[in-house]
Amino acid sequence: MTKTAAIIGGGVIGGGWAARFLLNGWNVRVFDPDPEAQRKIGEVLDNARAAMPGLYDMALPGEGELSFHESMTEAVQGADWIQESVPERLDLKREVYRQLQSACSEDAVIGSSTSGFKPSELQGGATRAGHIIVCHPFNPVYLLPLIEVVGTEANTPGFLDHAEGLLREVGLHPLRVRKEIDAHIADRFLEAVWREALWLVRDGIATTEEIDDAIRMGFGLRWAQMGLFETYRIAGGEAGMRHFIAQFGPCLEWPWTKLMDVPDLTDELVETIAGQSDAQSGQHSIRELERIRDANLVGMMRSLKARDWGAGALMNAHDKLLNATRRVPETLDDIADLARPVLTLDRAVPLDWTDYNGHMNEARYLQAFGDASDRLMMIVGCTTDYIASGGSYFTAETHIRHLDEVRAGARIRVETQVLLGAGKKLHLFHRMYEGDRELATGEHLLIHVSLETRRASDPAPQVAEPLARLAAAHATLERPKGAGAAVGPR
Ligand SMILES: NC(=O)C1=CN([C@@H]2O[C@H](COP(=O)(O)OP(=O)(O)OC[C@H]3O[C@@H](n4cnc5c(N)ncnc54)[C@H](O)[C@@H]3O)[C@@H](O)[C@H]2O)C=CC1
Ligand SMILES: C[N+](C)(C)CC(=O)CC(=O)[O-]
Repeated sequence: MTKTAAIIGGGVIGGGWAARFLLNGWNVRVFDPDPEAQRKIGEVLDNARAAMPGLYDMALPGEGELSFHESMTEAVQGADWIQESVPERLDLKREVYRQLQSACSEDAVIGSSTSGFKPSELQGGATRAGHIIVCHPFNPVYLLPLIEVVGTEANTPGFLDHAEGLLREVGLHPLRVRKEIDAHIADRFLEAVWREALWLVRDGIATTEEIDDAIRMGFGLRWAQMGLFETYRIAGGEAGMRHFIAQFGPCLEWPWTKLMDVPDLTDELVETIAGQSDAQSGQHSIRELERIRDANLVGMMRSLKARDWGAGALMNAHDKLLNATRRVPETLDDIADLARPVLTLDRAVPLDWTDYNGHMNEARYLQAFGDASDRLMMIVGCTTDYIASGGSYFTAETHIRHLDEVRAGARIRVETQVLLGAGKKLHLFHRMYEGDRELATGEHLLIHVSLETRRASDPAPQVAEPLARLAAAHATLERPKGAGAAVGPR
């Protein structure tokens, strides 16, 4: 049966919770006295619909039903989960629990999004204290999986397990906080970093942008994939965590931070930290951890690169710089000898193009050959301006032969021979190499189209003429081995 979530308070965080439940197939019932709440939640949902499905390889379930209610008591009717996300005021939150517990089902979970209140504070005065727990999310709730789950002795272990099971069903990662504490775990870090940043700004040491760069160009990237302890284990070199503490422990007493209340690094504390670090990560050698870290970082940075944002924008600027030294032509005039296959791609194989077999994944051959076709189109005049004017090529047929494997970091190039370039047809034969080693061939038939009618059409003279020149020069070349081959044993 479809589960139901009641969202009490539909602001920044409540809207994110609504999206998380709804896009995972739950029905969602919202109560928020703000007359703008429906519009705001609608806008959050639009963003979530655009972003969340892209996280997964499997399709999400169909969306549940979304409804808005005039009263809290109506909204919580039949709800399996009630998520309170009203402003961070203890009196308000307690009043909300008092009202909703008079109307909700007796076994409904009541999760609070509170950033800092302890569950015992929230439970004080409640009718059924054992049904209220902290479920602290991170913005945006529909993308970030962490939920800090905090209970008290009033909550039975079975109740916390049940709540965590429901959170997992909607793709969240519940982290059970062992003992209640103000601001749970993550917000204590955020507050410490935030306070230190405010000091740096106040003292004129750094601007907000410089502080943000100090995070996003450096340790922020590391934290996103390995956290603090695993990162520092590696930073200790082969001797790991113990060496890291021996080297950097004393710095904690130096004025490296405004927050100077430092715990004594007793042997017992060092043993506890090092022992827990062994239990957490000791199954991997430092070198293995380095490789895992690097693969994670590459994956993250490549996605930032695709978004041209932060460290990714930096990499794109560097790419442009590198491109200046590349040999790939942009126009026919850049080619010294037309009667040779044209260099259409010259690049490295990034780590995230490789797969479980430790070599470039088959899908990336098509990507590389697709990029090579794009470059050949550009060379003969089918440029972005030409495409904007309404003409382009669509690929109608593709045949890739995998001849040899290639690994991450290799420099690959594609040389392209035009087998036919006349009328609507553009028949290309790409050969991919690493050095002298032939890795693959790609044979592609492209058809010129009108982007207005979406039908085949003859190319305009600014494409037809250069293409005819290149095709005539390539007609003098030997027909490549494998051209026109069907799938089967070689
Ligand atoms: N904004 C953030 O980054 C995060 C906030 N939180 C926590 O989430 C909770 C909500 O914070 P935000 O969403 O940021 O605040 P917000 O101000 O964006 O939203 C609060 C919503 O509650 C509504 N509201 C006020 N009184 C209400 C009532 N009696 N019944 C129902 N709705 C009521 C308001 O109209 C508003 O739409 C807080 O406890 C906060 O600490 C948790 C994680 C991150
Ligand atoms: C600033 N904050 C304390 C409200 C932050 C959070 O609670 C979590 C987050 O999303 O950063």
